[in-house]
Amino acid sequence: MAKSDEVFLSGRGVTKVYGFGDKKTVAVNKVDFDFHKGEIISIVGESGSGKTTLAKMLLGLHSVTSGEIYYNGKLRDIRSTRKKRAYWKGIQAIFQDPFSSFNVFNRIDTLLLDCINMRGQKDLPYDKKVELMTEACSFVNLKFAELTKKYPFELSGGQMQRLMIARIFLLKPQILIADEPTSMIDACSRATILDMLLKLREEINMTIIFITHDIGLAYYVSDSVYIMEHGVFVEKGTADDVILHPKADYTKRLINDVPKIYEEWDLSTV
Ligand SMILES: Nc1ncnc2c1ncn2[C@@H]1O[C@H](COP(=O)(O)OP(=O)(O)OP(=O)(O)O)[C@@H](O)[C@H]1O
Repeated sequence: MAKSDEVFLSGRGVTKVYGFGDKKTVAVNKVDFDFHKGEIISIVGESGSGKTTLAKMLLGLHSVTSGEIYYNGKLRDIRSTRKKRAYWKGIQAIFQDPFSSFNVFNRIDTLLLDCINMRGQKDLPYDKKVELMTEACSFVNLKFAELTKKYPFELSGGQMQRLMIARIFLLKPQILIADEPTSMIDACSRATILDMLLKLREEINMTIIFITHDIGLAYYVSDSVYIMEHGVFVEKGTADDVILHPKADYTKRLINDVPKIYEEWDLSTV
């Protein structure tokens, strides 16, 4: 399965302003986007360009100052807690630091059981729940039986991020926002995590929105790329168009800043 023509999440004039007067920051400035079902989109930009702010608005964790977000063909409405909960059944996230997203005093099995309950399967017999948790863990090459009584702090960063993917496997959201999910782990675990996310997209035809400063990574994983600078999209298109034939100066600079292994590095300018 892959990208379809069906637009699943879109935005028109989406803007976020923090603060007032002298302290005002326009973090995201009138952006338009169309994300399709099953598509992998990367939002690429340097630190402070507004990527995380946009991700938080998409997740409904930050309010939108102006503009509209459409979900599944309708204007998104998350004004009540009930509506917000229903929205979160369809959209989930994994973040840079997997340890920051969870109560570290909850055991691993509690963390996974919560996902089964959120899926509306609270009344399943416990052995059936164990079967589901075991399947989710083996999807990410973890052994549920060895993890079940452990706490998050007893896991490595890479294992914890894999567990986050097991969570997504259980929740089966239609959209996943992955905000720099591999930036805190080593290169080898990074490739494994990326491949698991790609496998998950195949499995459940999920839309994945990747937030990253790494344009090389964006090229590796994405169907579409949106380049963000100072809160606006300076360029967007297919990964091939944007990265092989960049038009905006900012995109060209991001590409040129990627160190090439066969070139001598000029450290005098660093
Ligand atoms: N809660 C906040 N209150 C005020 N300003 C904020 C807040 N969060 C972000 N900003 C500002 O909004 C701008 C965009 O920040 P944002 O975190 O969205 O960028 P980013 O591209 O995700 O950066 P990074 O890659 O470093 O996470 C920055 O100028 C930042 O200082």
